[in-house]
Amino acid sequence: MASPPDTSKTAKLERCNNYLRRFNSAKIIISASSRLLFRASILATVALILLLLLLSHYSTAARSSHRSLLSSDVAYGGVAWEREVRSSATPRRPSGITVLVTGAAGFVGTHCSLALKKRGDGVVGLDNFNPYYDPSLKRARQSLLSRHGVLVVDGDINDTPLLAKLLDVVPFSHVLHLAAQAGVRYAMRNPQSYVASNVAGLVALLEVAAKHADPQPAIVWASSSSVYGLNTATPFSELHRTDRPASLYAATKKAGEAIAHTYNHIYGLSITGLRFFTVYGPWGRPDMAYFTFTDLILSGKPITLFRMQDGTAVQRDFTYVDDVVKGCLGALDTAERSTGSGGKKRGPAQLRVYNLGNTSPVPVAKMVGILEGLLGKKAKKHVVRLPQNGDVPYTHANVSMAVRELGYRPTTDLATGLKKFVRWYVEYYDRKSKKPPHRTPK
Ligand SMILES: O=C(O)[C@H]1O[C@H](OP(=O)(O)OP(=O)(O)OC[C@H]2O[C@@H](n3ccc(=O)[nH]c3=O)[C@H](O)[C@@H]2O)[C@H](O)[C@@H](O)[C@@H]1O
Repeated sequence: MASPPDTSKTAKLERCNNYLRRFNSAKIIISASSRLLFRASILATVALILLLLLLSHYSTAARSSHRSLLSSDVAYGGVAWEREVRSSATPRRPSGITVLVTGAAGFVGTHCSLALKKRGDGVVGLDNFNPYYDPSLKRARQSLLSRHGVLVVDGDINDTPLLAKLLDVVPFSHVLHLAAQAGVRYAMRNPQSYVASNVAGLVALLEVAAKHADPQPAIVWASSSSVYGLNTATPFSELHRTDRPASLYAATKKAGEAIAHTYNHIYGLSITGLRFFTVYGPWGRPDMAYFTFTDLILSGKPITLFRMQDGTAVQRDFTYVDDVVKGCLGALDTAERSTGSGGKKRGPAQLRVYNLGNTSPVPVAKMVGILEGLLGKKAKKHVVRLPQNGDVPYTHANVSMAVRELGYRPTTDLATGLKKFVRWYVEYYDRKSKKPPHRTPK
């Protein structure tokens, strides 16, 4: 019988081959996974480098955009500068107040600064002269104020060292805070500018006022009728809800009112918010409809008139600037002192909010009719449906609270106010031989 074949060697060989195969396939897996690992780590490193580059780019951009908002490049300080600031801030009547007016080269800021100075109060202005609309108009307002002894410092409300310096040099009794990014529809094009001025800027100011200033000044600041948003109860009362803003602009003003509450609650700052209703008049804002329409009518160009979908007219409670100024001064005069110092509240402080409107809404088309009469020229009207741009169809102020508590009493109807505006417009642009202002903000 043949002996069975000796398979022990073959078996060993096979075991060895199997082992080698497993070893090789493991090696393949290992080398494949290490290649993968290697590639992944390269990718991760590249991603990290890109991320770092991106972050550094953004932080540089953020720093430079922040810098561009600030006035750090503008020189301030020094004996001569402080003397100028003190002189502008010195009241000329015995019981005069000393007011820091932010946004002093703005429309309402100029009128308020002049009115305060004329009655003998001390006023120092602050303005960043940003290019939202023609800065040469702001410079012209600054010159006007300068002729009346009001210094307007070039600077931004986000520049806290500058704010602190101003409050060190002068123990302001009041701050009239009017610096803001205004305009309802522009908020869709440049939302960040609203956050920078109306939220960050307000916080910067309140921080310095609450923690640095001694004594803490009383704050009066500009909110807006736009906070009523989608509210349908009319006329708009301070007791109505304001939690449905229709534009980012309105939302930042509403945020401002909430922020004011916080600083009043924590630090004892006396704060009064004023809800302005479509303020117009001489030295006005070229981005507003009455101003733009005047410009377009005179140059024979068409104006766009918004109408509601159902054909009803869009209406505004147009309020003449002199009436609003009286409301602002009334708010300053009735403002109680802040109670805190050095960031510590010493007791409850005043917190108020008032409507400053005219109480008689006018259809925008009627406003155009008045302008046509005053300019002696017909408008080329392009009527379109009110776009979804943050506009509200109607505003109407109930001012009974301001009447009662501030002595506010609007007396100027739209025809009278527009007449004064047109007189100023014609004289200003004729005298300066200037081109009419740009039609839309940059
Ligand atoms: O009351 C307020 O709180 C606000 O008033 C104005 O906002 P607005 O009432 O929209 O003023 P304009 O931009 O002058 O518009 C006036 C009216 O004209 C209408 N309009 C505007 C522009 C246009 O091309 N066509 C047009 O029909 C608007 O819909 C609005 O009803 C100011 O621009 C805001 O800064 C301010 O806060």
